[in-house]
Amino acid sequence: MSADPVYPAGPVDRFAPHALHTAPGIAAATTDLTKVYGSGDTRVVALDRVSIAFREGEFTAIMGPSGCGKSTLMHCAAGLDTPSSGSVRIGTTELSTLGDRQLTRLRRDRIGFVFQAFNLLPTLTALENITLPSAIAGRRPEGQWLDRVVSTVGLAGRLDHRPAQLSGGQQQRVAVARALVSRPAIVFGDEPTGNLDSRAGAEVLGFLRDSVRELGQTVVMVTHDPVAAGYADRVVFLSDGRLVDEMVHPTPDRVLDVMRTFDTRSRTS
Ligand SMILES: Nc1ncnc2c1ncn2[C@@H]1O[C@H](COP(=O)(O)OP(=O)(O)OP(=O)(O)O)[C@@H](O)[C@H]1O
Repeated sequence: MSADPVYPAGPVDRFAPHALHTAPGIAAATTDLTKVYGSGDTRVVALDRVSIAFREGEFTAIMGPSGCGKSTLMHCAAGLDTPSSGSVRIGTTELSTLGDRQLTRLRRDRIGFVFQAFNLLPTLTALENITLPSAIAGRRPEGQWLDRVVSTVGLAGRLDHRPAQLSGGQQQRVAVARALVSRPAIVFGDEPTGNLDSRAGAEVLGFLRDSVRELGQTVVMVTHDPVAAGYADRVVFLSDGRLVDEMVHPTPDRVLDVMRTFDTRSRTS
């Protein structure tokens, strides 16, 4: 781990959250984010005071054992779920200050989503699927940007194909292009390669990587797959709702080593 003024070496829990969250160049951040589901016997602390920042133009993977809170963190950070306490910012906007309509608008305009299921509309072409969210928002995507996104995705020859005429990897690349076209502040992916074989997964991950390197996109991805995490600039590890470790410039082997320590911990606890 390299020393860094924004992400000092060492466990993420040691970060000074307030200093972090006012730092320039932060696309999204949480401070002491806590999420509790249920009550009494069914009470589950899914997130326990999680403070983390996602830097602009950085690709972050979130990993950890099943049930450790990865999806909950992503859903709260993306404004899809409400924290029990603590705060979430997208850029400088504190989400708890927004009403429902403002939050919906923020999600539409500033956040992109890519899910495990491609969620494309079968009757529309690839291009129509990519531009649909802008059309719904009453905007026409800026032509040069659309061209750039489409060429980065490598779909230029297939824009008039319908989803059924595309491979799984191509469909997911359409979904990624759709997430990018409104130039969101941040793109969240929840297991975006979970439904793909390793070759198609590599295509989609390569494209996400390119969107970070060539378009300056900020990407946060939940994954179980150390190979997928190897495409990220850094990996943060959750365990029992807490951030317990991070790795910059990850490789699949090093990620796997950390994941093995979680297996050992769960067997000995
Ligand atoms: N709507 C809910 N109601 C009650 N408990 C929930 C709810 N959503 C999640 N949980 C619980 O919160 C904890 C964290 O869940 P979460 O889905 O965030 O984990 P995860 O790390 O994404 O898991 P996985 O890797 O299996 O998808 C789990 O114990 C889960 O059972």
